Amino acid sequence: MAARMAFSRLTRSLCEVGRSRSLLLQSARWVTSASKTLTVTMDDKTGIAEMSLNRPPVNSLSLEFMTEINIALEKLEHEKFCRGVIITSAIPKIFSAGLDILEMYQPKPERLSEFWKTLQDMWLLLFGSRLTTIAAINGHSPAGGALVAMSCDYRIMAPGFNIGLNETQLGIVPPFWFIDTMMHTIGSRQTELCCQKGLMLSTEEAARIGLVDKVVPLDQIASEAKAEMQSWLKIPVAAKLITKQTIRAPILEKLQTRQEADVQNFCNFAMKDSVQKSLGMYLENLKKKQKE
Ligand SMILES: CCCCC/C=C\C/C=C\C=C\CC(=O)SCCNC(=O)CCNC(=O)[C@H](O)C(C)(C)COP(=O)(O)OP(=O)(O)OC[C@H]1O[C@@H](n2cnc3c(N)ncnc32)[C@H](O)[C@@H]1OP(=O)(O)O
Repeated sequence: MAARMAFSRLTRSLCEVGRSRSLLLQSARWVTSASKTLTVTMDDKTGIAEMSLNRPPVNSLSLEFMTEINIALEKLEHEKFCRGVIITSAIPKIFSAGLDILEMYQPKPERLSEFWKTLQDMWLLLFGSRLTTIAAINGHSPAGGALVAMSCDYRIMAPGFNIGLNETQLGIVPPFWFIDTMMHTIGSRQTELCCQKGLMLSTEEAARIGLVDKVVPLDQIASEAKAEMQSWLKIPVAAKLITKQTIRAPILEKLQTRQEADVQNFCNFAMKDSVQKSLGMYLENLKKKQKE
């Protein structure tokens, strides 16, 4: 329901030009929200915002972290001066490790469903955003991290990292809307290859199949993202947005019409003994890997 409301707000957003300006907006570059884990700045002159993820050690997406991201995304969505957002990471070598596996391992049922709803909302907000969205992928980006990147309009990635939907490697099934997002990005054959095998692709491999649009050295990723954004912002806004909505609406609607069922499916699936066992083993391996 919350996500449905969020979506209808998004589709109305083009008309929302009469809102008052945030009181925080006093200088050219301002901080719209800053916490330990998320910094969002906006350049008043260009209308370009930057959202920087900073949840050590690996920007894994917990319930609280995603809630924070969602609040920030909604805020930007409704800020009439904002035209685009660049999503990046403040953590060296990691864009996002995806969902926080600890949220899914031996969970409290109520929190688990809240966690999943919040993830759905994050995707609906990002994939359905009126803003031009660019992922500046400056580190590894597995699973939920790849979802965040794929939900953007454009992806720039630095060499030396991996990206992909690796769920099957964990013994879990990528949710249908993760798969839909990947199909939207790289087509169904490549998605099938990537998802069935749970492939984590190098930056160059990802670029070859269109999962990433541009490869640039790490030290140029921020400037390149801004330059790319400027070129997107030159396109007439209504034409660009209506085109985006035309292409993305059916994909968004598929989840919107099944949100509750998807939460239920996920919770039933995640609570299975076999899934819990796989997640436990996976977590153990992650920790072991650190000691080696
Ligand atoms: C039929 C109905 C079907 C319905 C749908 C059902 C199910 C779908 C369910 C789920 C979908 C899930 C999507 C996901 O996003 S799952 C998460 C997938 N992510 C990963 O597999 C990434 C795992 N991490 C890594 O590969 C590496 O950590 C990484 C490359 C990101 C970084 O490597 P690095 O060497 O720098 O760091 P590490 O030493 O490995 O890790 C440091 C520290 O962080 C912990 N950690 C890593 N990733 C996660 C994570 N995703 N969640 C929680 N914690 C994580 C790691 O354990 C270390 O912890 P500690 O030892 O320091 O305590």
